[in-house]
Amino acid sequence: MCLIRYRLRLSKWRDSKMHGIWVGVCTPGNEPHMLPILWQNSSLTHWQISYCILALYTLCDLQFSIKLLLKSKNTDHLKFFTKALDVENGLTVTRICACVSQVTFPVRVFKLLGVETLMVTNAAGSLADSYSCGDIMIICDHINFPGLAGLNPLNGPNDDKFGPRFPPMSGVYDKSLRKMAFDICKNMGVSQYVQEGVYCMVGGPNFESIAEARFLHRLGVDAVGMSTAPEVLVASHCGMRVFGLSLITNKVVKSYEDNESVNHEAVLEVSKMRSEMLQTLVTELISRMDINNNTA
Ligand SMILES: O=P(O)(O)O[C@@H]1C[C@H](O)[C@@H](CO)O1
Ligand code: HPA
Repeated sequence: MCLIRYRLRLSKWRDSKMHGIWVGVCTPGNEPHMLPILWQNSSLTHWQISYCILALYTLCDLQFSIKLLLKSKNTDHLKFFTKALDVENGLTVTRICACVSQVTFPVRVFKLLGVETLMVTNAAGSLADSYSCGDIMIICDHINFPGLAGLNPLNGPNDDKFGPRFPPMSGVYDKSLRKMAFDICKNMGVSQYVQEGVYCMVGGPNFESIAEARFLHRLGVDAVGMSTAPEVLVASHCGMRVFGLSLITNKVVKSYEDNESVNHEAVLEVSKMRSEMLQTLVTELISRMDINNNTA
């Protein structure tokens, strides 16, 4: 049954002129896996990648095991990718053992395959008072907290083939893609749910304490999560164009009077609730991009 769903989904993405997809998959035990599904239309030279990070795996409505997938789709590209990942980390990238060089490794593989645009999605908690649960925040900038503290995927010898030793981090989130996303949301009639703001990555896996939440709020953070910045950093370092969005799955508790507390189940629930909307937005965004020139 999973297999059928998977095939249906693939044809849906293919119709939308998408030529590569990288999804986060949760096995029934809820063990997260990052899994690439790739295919290429021979008439096109560029790959497009969507990268759905753990909590937003429902973007693609996929819940099946890696084994099942590998059996079902045996293209050369898929083999190449799984092999590449095997070497690096045995196919799985889990929150528990994730280190920044592991989670960003696939971004470099994408680059070597000719991928020019990276789209990242994540689930995040809001600090901005005007945001609501279920909002979509188009990311205009980020604060990479682990990076500021030295946990940076670019640590170690620099390979100049990918990018410079000291890369700039201004203007990383592509303006034209951001504008396009806003236009699409307007056409979809969902502008009221769309925000633009600053994402902050923290190390996790715990959610923030109230004091930490207040601290981040004062720094100008609109939404906080546990991913995205390292992948974006590596993509930007090697000259890829980046688009990112956060689904606001919860409001971060900032008051000692507040008895609410966040939990992962609630995060997944909101992700599910918004999966259709996100699918439409991402699909439309990809189909509007000029794939051959990779321009918006
Ligand atoms: O992987 P992302 O950043 O999308 O997911 C967030 C961070 C944690 O993995 C999880 C917490 O509920 O959601
Ligand atoms: N904090 C950190 N990461 C998150 C949150 C949060 O509130 N919600 C979803 N991912």
